[in-house]
Amino acid sequence: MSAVEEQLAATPDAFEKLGDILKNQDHLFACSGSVPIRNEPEAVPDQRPGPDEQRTSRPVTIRWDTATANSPTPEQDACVKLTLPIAPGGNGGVDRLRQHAKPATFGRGGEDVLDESYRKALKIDTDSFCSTFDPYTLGIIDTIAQVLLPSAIDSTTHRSVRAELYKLNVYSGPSGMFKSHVDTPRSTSQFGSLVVCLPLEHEGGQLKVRHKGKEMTYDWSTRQSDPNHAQIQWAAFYSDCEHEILEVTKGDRITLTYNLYAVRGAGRLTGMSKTLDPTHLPLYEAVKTAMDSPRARFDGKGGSIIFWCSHIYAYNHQSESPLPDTLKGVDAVIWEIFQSLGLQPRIAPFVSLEYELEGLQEWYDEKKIPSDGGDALRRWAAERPAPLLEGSFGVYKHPGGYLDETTHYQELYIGKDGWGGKYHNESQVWLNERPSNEELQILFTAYGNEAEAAYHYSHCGILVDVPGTSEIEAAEALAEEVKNMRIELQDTSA
Ligand SMILES: O=C(O)CCC(=O)C(=O)O
Ligand SMILES: [Fe+2]
Repeated sequence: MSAVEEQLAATPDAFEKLGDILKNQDHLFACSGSVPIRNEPEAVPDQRPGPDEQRTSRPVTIRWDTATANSPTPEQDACVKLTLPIAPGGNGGVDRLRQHAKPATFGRGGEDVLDESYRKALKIDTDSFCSTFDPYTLGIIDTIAQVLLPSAIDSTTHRSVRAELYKLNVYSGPSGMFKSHVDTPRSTSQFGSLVVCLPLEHEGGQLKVRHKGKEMTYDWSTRQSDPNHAQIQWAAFYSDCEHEILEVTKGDRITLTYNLYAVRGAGRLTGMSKTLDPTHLPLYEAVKTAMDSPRARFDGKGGSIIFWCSHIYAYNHQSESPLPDTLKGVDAVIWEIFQSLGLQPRIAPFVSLEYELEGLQEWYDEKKIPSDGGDALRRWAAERPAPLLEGSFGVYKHPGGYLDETTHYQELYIGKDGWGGKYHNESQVWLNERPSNEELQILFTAYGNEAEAAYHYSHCGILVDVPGTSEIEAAEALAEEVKNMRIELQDTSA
């Protein structure tokens, strides 16, 4: 058989094997990459940068504390630094780093143990060192999020990666190593680990990562003579992967390790951000002033305040995560401010019945039924309130069957077997114009001369209820009653 024939004969098997791997999804457990070191400032790209432009890194400087509790060193020596790659001729910094690092322990049976036959390495904790290396600015964290996150935890909400620096490790020749182990997860949102190997000459020390019978080997050994020696290399893998570091036979292998957490990220933080202070948003004062005495707007009768969302959301899409998490721009700002003012905003789709009401009114007029007579629907149509129906997200499809004109509204829109909406025919203040963008909301069969598919569209709005004076008085009376009950209970228990 010729080489080509041999290859062709092997192809069906290779495809089958690939098919199996894809079917079992057991290939997705690790990813890796490298970042070259540059000494000059990065050139400004003349084109617009792509989402993940090729990045290079400045040499990495590590600074660490040398003072210990027992022997405080003189102040001028309290902190030492080492820059990698090492400039030609200088390597004293690595010796000093080793002197100040401590033997690395590992978890066994719920305890931290020191056992050099299992792990021979040195480490520095994060409270004693810092470095100029940042996996975020180099695009490493975004890459990990793109490749490893989709299978992790709740991928509808936890779409970002937070990398928390864990240790600096030094594995030195001739026998530094770490036998096969699985990292201890620090919380339920931890989904993996990131190992970053800094540019320093060494031999051996391959990282092997295993998952369901598959194995990847990351060989980051470098020699000063290698053209690629000056690069940062990294690998990330899922928490359930077993991994080990083979013996470093020569030189020092210095790594930074990170714990990787799946977290809510950009675009999914509305109402959730712990760092945003809504009271310092530029819109805050204006909203607060407007909301200070909204009851006056409704003559004490109560009503609602609606802000129409100004961005387009796929709010009725089945697999999208629900609003308000994904509100953005001014919509997010309004939501945050309403919340911080204690106004308990809601977000919902609103169907407008203006058109139906008009038709209904004409129909009654034709039949010469006076506006204060007839059925409830007639009176409602005649009053022409702001006819908005508030419902819940998700396209509602009426199962079919005859809907006559007069029961139509109750059954289809507010009936419990219908969309389950709620009328908003009390007073309303709209904070902005209703936008033109709409989403399909209700599908039903309308009967005119013949049956036809009919539908209603909706607009998405943020709503705040303003209770009427009587409701407030009732609520206050109830609160008073509850308070008295408590006092009585205390009295009887005393
Ligand atoms: O430094 C490394 O290459 C990884 C070390 C490791 O596996 C660990 O710290 O758990
Ligand atoms: Fe590990």
